[in-house]
Amino acid sequence: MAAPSEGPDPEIITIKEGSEKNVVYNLKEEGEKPEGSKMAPIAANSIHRSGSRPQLDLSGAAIQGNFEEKDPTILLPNQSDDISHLALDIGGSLIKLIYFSRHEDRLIDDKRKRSLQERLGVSNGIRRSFPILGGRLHFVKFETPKINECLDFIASKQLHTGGLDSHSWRSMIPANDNAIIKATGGGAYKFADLFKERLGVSIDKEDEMDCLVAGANFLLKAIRHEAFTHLEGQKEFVQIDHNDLFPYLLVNIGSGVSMIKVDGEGKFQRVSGTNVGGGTYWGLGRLLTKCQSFDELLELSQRGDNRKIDMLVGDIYGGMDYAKIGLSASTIASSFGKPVAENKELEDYRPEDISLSLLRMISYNIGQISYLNALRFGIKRIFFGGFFIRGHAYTMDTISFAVRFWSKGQAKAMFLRHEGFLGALGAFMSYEKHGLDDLMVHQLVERFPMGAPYIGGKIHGPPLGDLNEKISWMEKFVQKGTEIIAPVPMAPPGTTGLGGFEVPSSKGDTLRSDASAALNVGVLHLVPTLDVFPLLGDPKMYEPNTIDLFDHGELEYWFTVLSEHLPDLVDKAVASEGGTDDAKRRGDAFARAFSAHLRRLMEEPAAYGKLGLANLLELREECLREFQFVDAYRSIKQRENEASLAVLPDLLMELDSMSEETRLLALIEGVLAANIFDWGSRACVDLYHKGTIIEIYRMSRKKMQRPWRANDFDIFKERILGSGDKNPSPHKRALLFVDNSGADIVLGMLPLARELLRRGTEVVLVANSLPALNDVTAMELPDIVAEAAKHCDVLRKAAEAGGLLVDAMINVQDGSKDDSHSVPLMVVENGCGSPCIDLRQVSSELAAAAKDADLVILEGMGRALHTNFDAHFKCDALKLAMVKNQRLAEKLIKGNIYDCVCRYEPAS
Ligand SMILES: CC(C)(COP(=O)(O)O)[C@@H](O)C(=O)NCCC(=O)O
Ligand SMILES: [Mn+2]
Repeated sequence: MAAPSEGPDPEIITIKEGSEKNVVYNLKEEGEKPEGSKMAPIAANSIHRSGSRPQLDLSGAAIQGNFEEKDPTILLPNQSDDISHLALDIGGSLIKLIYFSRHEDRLIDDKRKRSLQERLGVSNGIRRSFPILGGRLHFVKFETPKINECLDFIASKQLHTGGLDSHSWRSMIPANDNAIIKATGGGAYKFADLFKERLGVSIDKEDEMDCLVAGANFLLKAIRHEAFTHLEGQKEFVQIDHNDLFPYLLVNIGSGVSMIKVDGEGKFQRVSGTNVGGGTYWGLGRLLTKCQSFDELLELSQRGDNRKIDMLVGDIYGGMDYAKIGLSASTIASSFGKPVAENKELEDYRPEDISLSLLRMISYNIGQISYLNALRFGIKRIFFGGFFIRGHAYTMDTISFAVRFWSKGQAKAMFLRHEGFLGALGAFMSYEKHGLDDLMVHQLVERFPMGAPYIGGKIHGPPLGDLNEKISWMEKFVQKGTEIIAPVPMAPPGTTGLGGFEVPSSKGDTLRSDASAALNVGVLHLVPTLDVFPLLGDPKMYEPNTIDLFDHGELEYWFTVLSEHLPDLVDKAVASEGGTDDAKRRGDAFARAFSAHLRRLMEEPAAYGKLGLANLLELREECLREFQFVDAYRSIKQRENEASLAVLPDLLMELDSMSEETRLLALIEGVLAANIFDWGSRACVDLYHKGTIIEIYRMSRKKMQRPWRANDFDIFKERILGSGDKNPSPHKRALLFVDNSGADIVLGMLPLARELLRRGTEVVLVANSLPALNDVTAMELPDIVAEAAKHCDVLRKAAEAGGLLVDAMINVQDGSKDDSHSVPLMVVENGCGSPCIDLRQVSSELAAAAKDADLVILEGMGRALHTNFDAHFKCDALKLAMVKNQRLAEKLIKGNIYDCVCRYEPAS
């Protein structure tokens, strides 16, 4: 294998255009390696998707020690290259650093997965546990004059030697004395010796332009909400079609400006530029205003009035428009033109006005030249990036205005959320072995951790290591608000318990890491085991969220709901961890972190990309996990499972005494009634104080008369039972997206599954991979099914056929074991840890199970209402939920709380 320092040779073609020489770089892709070559049997068909994937030499890979143990060591005897985990873009004012850390995924060898591997032909369980494939990309910024902070950061995290994961596969690889890290930007030259001296590493310099383009291509391909327009303060994310991305114009506004026509991967041409750029703004601005920093200058512009400096059309035409040629009185006729006619000195003008005038002059000029170049090459899309923009709303608006103005609305200026990291990303991708460019949009998940001080990419204080440091930082964060710049005290803080946090208010900017940055970048999780759900009608048109939180009223409402739920959630979370002091402290930190997120999003709903309710609900679960609350509702789930299993035999008997038709209706009513057990709904939790689980279930069951608000039951019934003489054939396979534990799964969904099985339909129960509220997980389901199977022969045989009861000791009560054939009952994980589901990113085992499915049943408010209410499928789909929120009931079905939805949509 090539040493990391040797990038692919650029094939340079020089073309002539006028008198100018332009260089076209055509970076050839590396030759593909033969599929599965040199692979250990254990990973043969799961890890090696294509030759340009991250390559470890896995030949001879073996689990050392006990396969069942928690963190088994994986030996890679033939792995020889070092794989660097770090790349830098060292610019004049900022250092942008990207580093990779691997997922702490465990090798979980559960019975369910093993039997699924055989049945569905997936090997998810084993695939997940391998290194490098699962990992995270972190984005961090430092100020270049404080380069020592950057070096300390790298040293403390050992990024130059491969990271600190103690149980990592890397610990098996000997440290490399000649470590090389990739870097781009002028600082890669300027600071090369410093890196060698301080860290003992050599810098492999990558061409800046190559890196910019590679970074931009990757982002536009891989991040869903990367590009956005910004007009009159309104940010709108733009969905980029990967097949229709090229050509585009990339305008990089650094000190100077480069305009690059990008025609494909590694295919680009610098077509123009201008020397009037970010350096001009900062340099001139500094001389004229005496500002001490770029950000200060930008800040000033926000309070400026450029009419005091600029000569406007109205100034020339006595306050009138020059209508004949379409110029309004407020159009700038001449930037900085006003002093020409005024007998004033520099001191007579306000620095704020000067800064704004300068900003407009430069932004308009760049916007205009960019548009003219786009016109020259017939390009419709222009993406702007570079340090000049920095997510600064006014700058983006000004550039957008110019592009719109000059193109008469024909061209659109677009901006990139990760604009500051294009170069660093490109440098990172130039490590041949990372193969990032091979990842698809559905395999990347962006998360916004809070217990770390580098939200938005900017470091405040030292890097945080363990959980204790995260908590300390959260404690300090709330005390000091925006002022977090000092090192974090590592001594145990004074506050413990639940008392300290406040319900967040809608004002404040405590999460603003960068005074001028309106956008945050999260940590990018690379999860190659995720797939698009194959039964989605049109994945390109699919939008999981039903409620768009860009509507401020909606955002405010859900913000309040989630804030009010917080104290109760913290109570449950702390209790689930034994109520220890440590748990209390973590609970407190979790509440602070989540509240801070909510505040940030209230202030800037687009800060983390396009925001829907599902994202907020997922953020809450992520935040809990970040503070190591593994399963806050564990004991509640157990208690409710037991209570429900105790009444299951009676329910099954009752159902079996009914006619087919009555039974089907009773089953659907049962699912809807049992969906009331939802610990995420305020109204439902209040109900639980009024009776036992079974009492509430019965009450809910009694009220469950039709008509429901959305009621397609009759069409569904016809499809299942037929009408007249018609006897429809059963569905081949049904995917049941199950929701809550307890009555919901035991008395609602399992009896429905049993009915389908009895009719000859294979059933796949699709459950969460990770806990979320009281939702049942795929890990918990086999035991629940085993318990239920004790009371039901149909479930027992199907579970055995589905490999769920392989080793279970079943004591069958309603019949002796016989050998008659049964369709299987299976369990798959959905790949999520949230009450909602985004079907663009599901587990590969679910995607495999979906291949033969012709019926999808989505259950619950999260999966069928908040998300997927409007989703269309290639197969028949049934959406069942009780609406446990008054506002949602009004909005979605013009009904009331506790109304039910039974939506049936035959295959489209
Ligand atoms: C979190 C939930 C989506 C879970 O509902 P489920 O999917 O379990 O039916 C739901 O409880 C919810 O939207 N709760 C917040 C609204 C409220 O408390 O009224
Ligand atoms: Mn739920």
